[in-house]
Amino acid sequence: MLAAGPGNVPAQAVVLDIEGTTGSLSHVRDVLFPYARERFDSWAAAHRGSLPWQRVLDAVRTHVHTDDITEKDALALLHQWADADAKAPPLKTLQGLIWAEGYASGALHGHVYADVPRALERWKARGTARYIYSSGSEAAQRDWFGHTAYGDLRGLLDGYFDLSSAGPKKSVDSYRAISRAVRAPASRLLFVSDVGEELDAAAEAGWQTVAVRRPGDERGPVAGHPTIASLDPLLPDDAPTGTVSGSPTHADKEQHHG
Ligand SMILES: CSCCC(=O)C(=O)COP(=O)(O)O
Ligand SMILES: [Mg+2]
Repeated sequence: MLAAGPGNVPAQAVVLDIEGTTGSLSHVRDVLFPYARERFDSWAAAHRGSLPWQRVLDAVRTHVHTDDITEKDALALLHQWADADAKAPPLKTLQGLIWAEGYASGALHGHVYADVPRALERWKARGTARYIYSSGSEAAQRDWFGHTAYGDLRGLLDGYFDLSSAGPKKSVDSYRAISRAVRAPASRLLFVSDVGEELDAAAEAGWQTVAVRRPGDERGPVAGHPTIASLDPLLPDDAPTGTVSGSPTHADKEQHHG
């Protein structure tokens, strides 16, 4: 069972955040975000007239509730949202498209902590379903887990939720939507995240919650939720800890980044 859930109710499914939870906060903020932002203009120029760029433009217009937006305006908005770390779906779509090229060229990898593959493997072996819920687009999530130092981890995951499929992460309704989508009662779902407001929303929806503070993450404690520094305390009772699945190549040196 998952040992750290409130009341130790066995969870039917675990839903994991990415940034600050399964992967390093600094890798997302200092590597991934700048990689995309530096390429917004050149990517848009190279893909002008393409379907993916048209989809980004349509998403910007929908997001700001007006069709009266030029491509230049749209790019300016995307830059503003990136500067503010706004969890805006059009920004997340564009970032995902740019990152995809970085993963394909080998310039990027998805950072996951060593405890993540072993937890996913254990949960899978014990029949606990495993999902990701991140503000990053579903495509970006797949690319992240498909290109880790532990190999392609997508086979260990049952599904992905993002802002488009579930809604904003601080909204109670988003957790209700995920509960319906995975066909599990809220009380049998465990959400693991580094952001208190996300955990509060999940708890209000009736979920079990666990907060994460990775070593080196200097943000204060998350009030109101049991807090762990790795996923190991959530492993089933019979799971040995200390074994690493696969051989890390370049990610472990970043393991202690916040
Ligand atoms: C590879 S997903 C990139 C994460 C991201 O874009 C983001 O905004 C972080 O959101 P999270 O919900 O994972 O904390
Ligand atoms: Mg996070």
